[in-house]
Amino acid sequence: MKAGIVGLPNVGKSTLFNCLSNAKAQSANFPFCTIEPNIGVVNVPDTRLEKLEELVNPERVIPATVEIVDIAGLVKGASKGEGLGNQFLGNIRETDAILHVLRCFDNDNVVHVDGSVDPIRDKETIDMELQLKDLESVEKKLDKVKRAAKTGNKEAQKEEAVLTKLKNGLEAGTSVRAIELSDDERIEFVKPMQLITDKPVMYVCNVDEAAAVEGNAYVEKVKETVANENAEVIFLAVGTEADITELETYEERQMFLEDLGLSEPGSAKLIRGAYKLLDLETYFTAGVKEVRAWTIHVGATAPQAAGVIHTDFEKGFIRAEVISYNDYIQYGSEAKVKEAGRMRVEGKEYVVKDGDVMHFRFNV
Ligand SMILES: Nc1ncnc2c1ncn2[C@@H]1O[C@H](COP(=O)(O)OP(=O)(O)OP(=O)(O)O)[C@@H](O)[C@H]1O
Ligand SMILES: [Mg+2]
Repeated sequence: MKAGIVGLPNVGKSTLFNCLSNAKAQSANFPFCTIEPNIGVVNVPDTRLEKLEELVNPERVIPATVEIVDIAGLVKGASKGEGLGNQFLGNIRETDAILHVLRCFDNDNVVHVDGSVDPIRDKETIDMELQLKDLESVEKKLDKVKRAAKTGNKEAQKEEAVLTKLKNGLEAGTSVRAIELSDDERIEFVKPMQLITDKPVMYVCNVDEAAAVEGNAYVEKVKETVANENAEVIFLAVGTEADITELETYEERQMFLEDLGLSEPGSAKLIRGAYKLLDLETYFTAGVKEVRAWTIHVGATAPQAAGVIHTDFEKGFIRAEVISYNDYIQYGSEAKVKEAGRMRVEGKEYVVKDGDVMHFRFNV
């Protein structure tokens, strides 16, 4: 599961990537600095892991991770191949969620490809290219399906109707995620197409240092504009945070953040947002050797969660012993939770809850 960073050239995508990941991407003040995508594995900050660490005192702690991809900037005409557009759009198609970076700072020294700062116009430019790319895929499919529908194939006729709705919506400038369709239509026909504008999106407003805490007028404009998109908007002083990341010690970084008026880096909020956007959640294992966060899809059952550790755990699953995170913290240890009768034994049907502390019983 990975989230891709998209936006116009030179808006701060690679700088953002560098705030998040230890893999250093080249960032510089000219458009199309990035050509090949940069891929980074990013730890998901989670204070629950720190609390469990305090209680269990393990040899090591392993956080959950999420993959972030820094993609080349898109320009107007990308869907027609402008600025290596097709290649870049291909990179975006391979991701599961989109972090859309919008330039929300004034600075005459940083070039804007369209000559002025206007995040709403920029957003529309990017959306339009992504929609045009999807339209191309939909039209191709529609051609095929129409032929099958003519022969009287009922399934093809249903699909034709859905594809026609997609085509009309995209032509009117609506992203696939916002086109009105039933759940069944989405699951059966739309999801398998992996369209770019069907992926969940979060808007990341790149602001300057002065707006790090409160945001600014650009951010407000963005929030207003996307209010009915059911998408999250966050703002982040990307340039400043990249400078903070460069500092050697935790104390230095913390001091810099406090000076700015922040209790944690905005990048932490962003990573947690990306994790949610990907529809992921966490369960824990907590032993003296290792306290660890494991990543599952929302709605995963106990055997599926066990399968994340090892496929044998899933195949030979017998039962799970589960402690709610809050119980673990309240009673302070596994033994005390057991004493209090708060440990549950769950079977194959159990849907894991975010924060569960689990043990699996299995045979191989
Ligand atoms: N909030 C900010 N304030 C001022 N300058 C910034 C800010 N964010 C990024 N920059 C600067 O903008 C320039 C472009 O940044 P970056 O290389 O990250 O852009 P990009 O979106 O990755 O571009 P490309 O699409 O060309 O790869 C860099 O010089 C960076 O330092
Ligand atoms: Mg870049």
